Amino acid sequence: MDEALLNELGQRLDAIPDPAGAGGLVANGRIVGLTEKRGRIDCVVEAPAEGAAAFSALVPAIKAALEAAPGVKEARVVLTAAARTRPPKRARLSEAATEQTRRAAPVPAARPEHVRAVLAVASGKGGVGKSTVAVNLACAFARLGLRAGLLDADVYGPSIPLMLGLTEAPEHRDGKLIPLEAWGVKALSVGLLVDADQALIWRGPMASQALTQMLTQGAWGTADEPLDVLVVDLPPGTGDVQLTLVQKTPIDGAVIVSTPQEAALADARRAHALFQKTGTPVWGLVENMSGEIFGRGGTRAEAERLGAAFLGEVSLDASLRQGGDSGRPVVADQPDGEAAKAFMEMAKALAGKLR
Ligand SMILES: Nc1ncnc2c1ncn2[C@@H]1O[C@H](COP(=O)(O)OP(=O)(O)OP(=O)(O)O)[C@@H](O)[C@H]1O
Repeated sequence: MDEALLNELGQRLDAIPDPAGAGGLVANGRIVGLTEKRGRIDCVVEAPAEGAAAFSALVPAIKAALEAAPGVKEARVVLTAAARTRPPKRARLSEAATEQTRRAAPVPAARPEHVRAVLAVASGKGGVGKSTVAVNLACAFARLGLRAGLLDADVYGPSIPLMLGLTEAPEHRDGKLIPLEAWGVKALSVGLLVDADQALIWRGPMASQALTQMLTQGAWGTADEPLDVLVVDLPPGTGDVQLTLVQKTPIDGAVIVSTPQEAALADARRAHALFQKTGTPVWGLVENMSGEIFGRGGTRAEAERLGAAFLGEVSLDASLRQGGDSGRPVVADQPDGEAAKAFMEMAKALAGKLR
């Protein structure tokens, strides 16, 4: 965003008194996201857990203040709730803040409304193709005739918008975020709410709040037409962020993605241990990028060792990368290919677990 506009918006926001304490919204660290695209502003406000109602009432005033700035056509204000223990203001992303959040007893998030089952896709290691698997599984569920959704919780590198070819920010209507739709799948991503460069500010304690908001405020289904399955693309890794997300999300089952190399398998074991620790059923392991370069079969053997189901393997195949980069998931775009067939088999096996 242009610096003059940023200053202008900052001043306007800071002129609004913080309902939960002395000072303005900016000075008190309540504004956690602010982006501009073609005259449209997206503003993310974080309310303390105890004072959410007062902040809710403030949303129209914040919107009006932003829309009164020169050059602004429209402003959207998204409210998120802070964790019960609020990290110190100036050290939000510090280790101290992370530690404090970790120690605070996790508050299980309410189940998302009108969603029958939540399926998390996880990986211990980054770059193993977790998002590719999440996107294609969601498309495969849709092809099976299920109402499927996809929630991109990978706050470190939200890639779902690129992989589904989505660019528009979701609309915010009647306090709900309206998921976008692509390839028969309803989708929401942190990447659609904040600019790529700014996604970094969601790290750590804030990651779980962004996820909670998309889960609970997303208009995923209706009483008449509930979503059958919501696939959640978790951030890679097995650290505090992932632990908090898993504890705070009502996950019905998890799928762990690994490549056949030992380093990735060791991380897959850690991911499995994390789910065991939180009592989350692991519905199976998936081997991605199988083939001559990385080998084949390591994940199946690991699944056997762990006593978990093995769901199938997807070969290292350029069409998957091309499909991902161009927003055309192979399951929808190249349904007769080997990779699409593998994902369809996995989705069929998983569909049996859905309530
Ligand atoms: N089987 C495959 N064959 C070829 N390329 C693949 C395959 N699976 C994934 N890729 C490509 O590898 C890259 C990483 O995949 P992806 O983003 O799905 O991984 P990730 O585990 O979600 O990564 P991150 O850790 O960044 O979240 C992408 O460019 C993707 O298109």
